[in-house]
Amino acid sequence: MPQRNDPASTHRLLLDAIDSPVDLRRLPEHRLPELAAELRSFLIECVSKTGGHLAAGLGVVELTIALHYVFNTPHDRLVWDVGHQAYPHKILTGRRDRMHTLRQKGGISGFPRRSESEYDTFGVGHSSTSISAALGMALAAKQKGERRQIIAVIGDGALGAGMAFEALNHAGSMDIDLVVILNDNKMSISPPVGAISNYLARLLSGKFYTSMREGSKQALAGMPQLRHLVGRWEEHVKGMLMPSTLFEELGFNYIGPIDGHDLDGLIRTLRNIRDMPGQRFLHVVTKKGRGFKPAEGEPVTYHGVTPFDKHTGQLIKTATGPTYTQIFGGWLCDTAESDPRLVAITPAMCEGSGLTAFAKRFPERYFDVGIAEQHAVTLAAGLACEGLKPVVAIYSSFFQRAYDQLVHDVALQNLDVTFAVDRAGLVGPDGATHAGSFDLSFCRPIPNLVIMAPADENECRRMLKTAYEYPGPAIVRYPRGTGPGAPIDPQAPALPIGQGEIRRQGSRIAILAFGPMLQPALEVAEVLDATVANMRFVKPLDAALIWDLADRHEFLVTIEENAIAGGAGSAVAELLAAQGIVKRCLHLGLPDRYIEHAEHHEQLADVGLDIRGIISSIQEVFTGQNNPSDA
Ligand SMILES: Cc1ncc(C[n+]2csc(CCOP(=O)(O)OP(=O)(O)O)c2C)c(N)n1
Ligand SMILES: CC(=O)[C@@H](O)[C@H](O)COP(=O)(O)O
Ligand SMILES: [Mg+2]
Repeated sequence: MPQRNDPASTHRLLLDAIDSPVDLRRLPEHRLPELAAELRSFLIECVSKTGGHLAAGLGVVELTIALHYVFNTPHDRLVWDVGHQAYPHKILTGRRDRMHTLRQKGGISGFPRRSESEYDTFGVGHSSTSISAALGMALAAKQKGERRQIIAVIGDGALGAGMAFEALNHAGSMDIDLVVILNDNKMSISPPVGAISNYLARLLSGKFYTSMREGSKQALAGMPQLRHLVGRWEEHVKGMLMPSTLFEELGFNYIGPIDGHDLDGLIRTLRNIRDMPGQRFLHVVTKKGRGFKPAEGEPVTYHGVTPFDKHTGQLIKTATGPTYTQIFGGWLCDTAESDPRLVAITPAMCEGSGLTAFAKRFPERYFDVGIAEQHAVTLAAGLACEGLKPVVAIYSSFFQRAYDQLVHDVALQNLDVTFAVDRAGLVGPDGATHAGSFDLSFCRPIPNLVIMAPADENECRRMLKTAYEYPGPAIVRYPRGTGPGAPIDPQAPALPIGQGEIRRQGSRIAILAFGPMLQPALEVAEVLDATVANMRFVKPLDAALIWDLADRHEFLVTIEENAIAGGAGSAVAELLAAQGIVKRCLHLGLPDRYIEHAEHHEQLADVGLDIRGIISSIQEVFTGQNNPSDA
C-alpha cells in the first residue's frame, strides 16, 4: 500500500497499489480513468527528473492500461515497436519504483528488454520489428498448441518502414491469430512523411466517415443514454459502407479508427477483438504528448528530452559547444549554397541529424524518406547516377539496416555518395540498441569506400568537405554530442586522402588514435612518453606513417571507439602482416559484448577507454617486458 507520508503518493493511491497487471485487472473498470491520470502524472514526474522519451509514452497511457486490463499479460504477449513509448508499460509491470533509475548505469533500460521483465516480450529500440516478432510468437504458439493472444503495437511512423510491410504481407497470407494495433498519432519524431501517412490521414478524415460521425452525434445528442451507441453504430455502418482498407486487402480484419484515449471504448473494442480469431488490425488514434501541454504543443521537442521543469516544461539544457551534429548541419548548408548538385537525405531523423536548417532553406533538395534506411541509401545511389551529389545523414546503428544497399547499390558501382554517419561509437543512455559500435567493422571490408573519423570539430568539417569532394563513396563517422572544443575554420581545405599526422613524438611506444580517441591518447602519452598519431583515415590507412611508426617504436597501440573485431586496429594489424612486419601490438576498442546504458563517460570507463583504462591496459600488456613507463 502507498506510504501515506509520501506527499506525492497521495496523488497515486491507485498506482502505488499496482505492482503487476494482476493488480490492475482487480481494479473496477470505472476507476481506470483515475489510474490513467495518476500514471500520466507519475510519468511526467519521473521523466522530468531523468530525461528520456516523453511524448510517445504520454500518448499511450490509456492504451497501455487497456491492453494489460483486457489481455492476460504476460501469458498473452505484448510486443511494443521501437519501445520508446513503453514507460507506462514498465510502470504497470513492476518497475514503478525503479523509474528513477531510467537509462542510468545499473538502472532500467529506456526500451523493453527481455532480460529486464517477463512482460518485455521482445527487445526493441530499432523501429518496425514488432509485427515480425509477434508473428513469430504467434506461429510458435500455434505450432506448440498454446492458446495465447499475441499483440504488436506499432506507431504510424514505424508502420511506414519496409520491414513492417514485409511482416504484414506474410502475416496476412496465413491462417494465424495475431493482433496488430496501430498507434496513429500522426507523428514520427518529425511530422510524418510518405503515402502511408497520407493514407492513414484519409482513413481518419474520410469525408463520408466524418459526416456520418457528425450526423450520428447530432442524431443522438438528445439521448445521452444512447451516446455509447455512437461508437458501436459507427463500427457497424463503417464496416458496411466504407471501402475496404489496405489492411483488409492484406488479409487483416480492420477495426477502427477508434479514440485511443477513451478507456471505455478501448476496453470494449479490445474485448471484442480478443475473442475474434484470425488477423486483426486495430487502428487507434492518439495524441503524442497527451496530457502535458508543452508536449502536446511540441511533440517533436518532447519526443526525447533532457530533464525539465514538470510545471512549465522548460527543458534544462547544459550549455555546451557545438555538437558534431550541428557542425554537420552548418557544413551542409554552406556547401549547398555553393553547389546546387547537393541533395540531403534522412531516414526520419531530421532534427537528430542536424537537418532542420537545411530542410527550411533547401526544401526541394531535402528528402526525409521516413523510417526507411534501405531506401534512403539506394535513393542516394539513383540520385548519384544522374550527377547529383547526395549526402545521406544516418545514425551508425540505423545504418546497419542498409548494409546491402551500401555494398551492392553504392560501393560496387563506385557512386559518388557522402555518408554522414552520426552517433558513431557509444551513445550513453540509449544503450546497446543505439550504440554505433560496428560501422568501422562492417564498412571497412567494402571496396571503393573511403572511411574517416575526425578527432575534433574542425577535422569533422574538413572531413565532410573531403568526403564530398571525393568522387566516390565516402563515410565520415562522428560521435553523439560535442568534441574537445577545437576552433572551426570553415575555409580549411579538404584533407589529402589517406594521410594521418604525428601529434606527439615520444619513444618506444606509439599510439595510433582514430577519431575522438586522439584526446585521451594525448593525455596517456604524457604519462607514458609515447608517440601519438592522429590516423584520420580508417580506409585507406596511411601505410607509410604506420610503417614508419613500426620501424621506430617497440610497441604499437591502436585506440578506437568501435568494436575491436574488424575495426581500425584490425586494419593496422592486417597492413603489418601483409608486409611481414612482426610488431608487438595492442588494439584497444569496444570488447566483444554489448555495452549497457549509462553516461558516455561511464561506458568508456566500463570498456577501458578512459585514461586510466588505457594506461593500465598498456602497462598490463607490456609489463614484465621493459615496462614502457620506465622509458
Ligand atoms: C530503424 C530505426 N530508424 C529510426 C529510429 C528512430 N526513431 C525512433 S522513434 C521514431 C519515430 C517513430 O514514430 P512512430 O512509430 O509513429 O512512434 P511515435 O513516436 O509517434 O509514438 C524514429 C524515427 C529507430 N528507432 N529505428
Ligand atoms: C527512440 C529512438 O530511436 C530515437 O528517439 C533515439 O533515441 C534518438 O537518439 P538521440 O537522442 O541520440 O538523437
Ligand atoms: Mg507516431
